[in-house]
Amino acid sequence: MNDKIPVTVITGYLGAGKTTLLNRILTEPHGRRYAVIVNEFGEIGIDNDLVVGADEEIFEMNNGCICCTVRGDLIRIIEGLMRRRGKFDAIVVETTGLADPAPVAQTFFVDADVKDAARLDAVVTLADAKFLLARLQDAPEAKNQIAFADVVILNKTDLVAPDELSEIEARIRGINPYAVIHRTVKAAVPLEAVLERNAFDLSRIMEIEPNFLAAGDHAHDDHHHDHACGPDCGHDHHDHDHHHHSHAEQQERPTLKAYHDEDMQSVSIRHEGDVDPERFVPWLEELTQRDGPDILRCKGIVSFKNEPRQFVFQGVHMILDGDLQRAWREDEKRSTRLVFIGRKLKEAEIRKGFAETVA
Ligand SMILES: Nc1nc2c(ncn2[C@@H]2O[C@H](COP(=O)(O)OP(=O)(O)OP(=O)(O)O)[C@@H](O)[C@H]2O)c(=O)[nH]1
Repeated sequence: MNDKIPVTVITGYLGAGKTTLLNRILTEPHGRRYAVIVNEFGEIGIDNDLVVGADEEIFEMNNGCICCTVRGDLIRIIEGLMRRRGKFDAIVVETTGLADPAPVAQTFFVDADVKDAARLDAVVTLADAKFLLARLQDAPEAKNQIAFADVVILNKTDLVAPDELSEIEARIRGINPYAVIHRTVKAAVPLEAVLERNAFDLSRIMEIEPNFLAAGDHAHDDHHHDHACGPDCGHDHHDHDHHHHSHAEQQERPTLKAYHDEDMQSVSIRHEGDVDPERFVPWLEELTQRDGPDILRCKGIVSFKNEPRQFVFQGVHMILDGDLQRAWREDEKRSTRLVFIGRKLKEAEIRKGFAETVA
């Protein structure tokens, strides 16, 4: 698994700052070599001229945002890159601002050759602090991009007032309680916050449980609906300054409400204990087959009965990918955590279905 090339997908609505972030990646000294794939919307590759860094390889897909076409191109491009393995350490894909991130993400699960060679490391979504709220109203792509994110870069914070920022963050949380949010000007984030995040690494998947730090250690099954999650939930727990800062902010504005997004929901399940793989896997497969069109993303870490290793999965719509990874450590509590993000999620049904897989 670890010899697979990590792929970072950068997404975000038009003008949010994707190219600005990409240029940082290409110019800051990090000792890593990135192959960059730019998915340009439109006929002429304007972005290509803006991207600096002569040593990097830039490919463009000029056929816009039609899902399957993009995916085919992406597969061919990645396969082409794999023939030059050894020349780069990681891949960054910048999608068009109008793209649905699903087909791009799906590429890393669907195509056998791509899957063998590369792994989706994280989806990083740039959000324009000034225009995000308006785009969430009128552009479904913008909402999907937020829902898909492992990391949200809330950029252009210089253009809005601080209390407005808290509201925007709360709106992002209403759509996706799990993403790590960074506030930036000119996409200035430490690059380790976006690159090689290993968003599905087991030590990091704790981040997908938004109330983990807030609520302390749960002694029993914890069923909460994440709309209840406040704007301070699920902040980057690795980034302590930011976290504390946000808490301070929260205290100053105790009336700030969490947003309930009418259109997008999330369901998270935590179970302290094992599940039965013979029941769990068919349940998950059936659920994603049946409700896949509404499930944008799911991920989880699962404790299988009598299995020393952790089962880790992630999925995009109907496509699922999971395997047994490292062994549970002796000092670590075996627990199962699942997250589903999507539209029209049947929460009660999901919880009931899961409960039936408990060993
Ligand atoms: N005020 C302000 N402007 C910014 C910031 N970050 C980027 N910009 C500017 O916003 C514009 C768009 O930034 P890009 O990085 O090109 O955005 P993009 O997401 O790649 O845009 P598309 O390729 O059109 O989707 C540029 O003129 C940037 O210089 C910021 O934090 N504050």
